Amino acid sequence: MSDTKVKICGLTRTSDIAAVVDAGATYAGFVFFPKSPRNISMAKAKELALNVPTGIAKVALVVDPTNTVLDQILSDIAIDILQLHGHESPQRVADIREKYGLPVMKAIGVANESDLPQLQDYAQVADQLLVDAKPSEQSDLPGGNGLAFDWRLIADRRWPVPWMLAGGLTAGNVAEAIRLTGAQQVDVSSGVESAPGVKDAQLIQHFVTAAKAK
Ligand SMILES: O=C(O)c1ccccc1N[C@@H]1O[C@H](COP(=O)(O)O)[C@@H](O)[C@H]1O
Repeated sequence: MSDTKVKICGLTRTSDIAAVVDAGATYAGFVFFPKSPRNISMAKAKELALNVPTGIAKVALVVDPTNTVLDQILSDIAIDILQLHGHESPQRVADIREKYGLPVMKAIGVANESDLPQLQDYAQVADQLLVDAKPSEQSDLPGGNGLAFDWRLIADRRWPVPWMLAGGLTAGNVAEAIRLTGAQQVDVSSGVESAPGVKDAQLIQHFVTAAKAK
C-alpha cells in the first residue's frame, strides 16, 4: 500500500463524512459555490465540520471569493485549508494567505502545454497546487465536471510546493493517473458519486483503495 493522500470533495451529508473516515482519506472538501450541485450552506458546513475527526483536513472550496465570504466561512467553521478554484491572481492568493493565515491550495486548469507555466507562478504564492482539467467555455462550473486532461502533459514535471492531481478521476483510472504523473495526492468529486452531488460510500472506498494500491 502506498501513502498517496486522497481528498474527497463536495461532501454534503454526515454519512459522507463517515465514508471518508472509513476509507482513510486525508482531506474532506466542502464546496461554497452556489452553482455547484455540491454547494452547502454555512450551517450545514459547520455541522459537517464538527463530525470530521482530527487528522483529516477540512478544505473549503471557494471560487473568486470576496473577503466578506471568506470572513463568513472562517468565522463560523474550523477550516484547515482554503482551495481557491476561480481566477484568483497570484497577488490575490498571496493576500488571502496573509490575511487569513491559512494554507492556500490554488487550482489551475490544464488543457494543453500553454497552461503549464502558470503552475510555476502560483507555486511562488500558494502552499499547494491543484492540477485540474480546464473546463470547457460552456461549463458553469470551474471544476467538478468529471473531466480529465492528458496526464502526459505533466509527466515528470515537478513544482516547489506539494501538489494534487484532479479532474475526472475514478477508481478505474486513478492508479494509471498516479503512475503517469507521479502524483502523491489526488482529489475527486464526481467520480465517487451516484448522481451529481450525491456521494456513494462504496465508490469512495474503492477510490481510496485504488489510489493507495501499489
Ligand atoms: O465539485 C464541484 O462542484 C466544484 C465546483 C467548483 C469548482 C470546483 C469543484 N470541484 C473540484 O473540481 C475538481 C475535479 O472534480 P471532478 O473529480 O472532476 O468532479 C476537484 O478538485 C474538485 O475539488
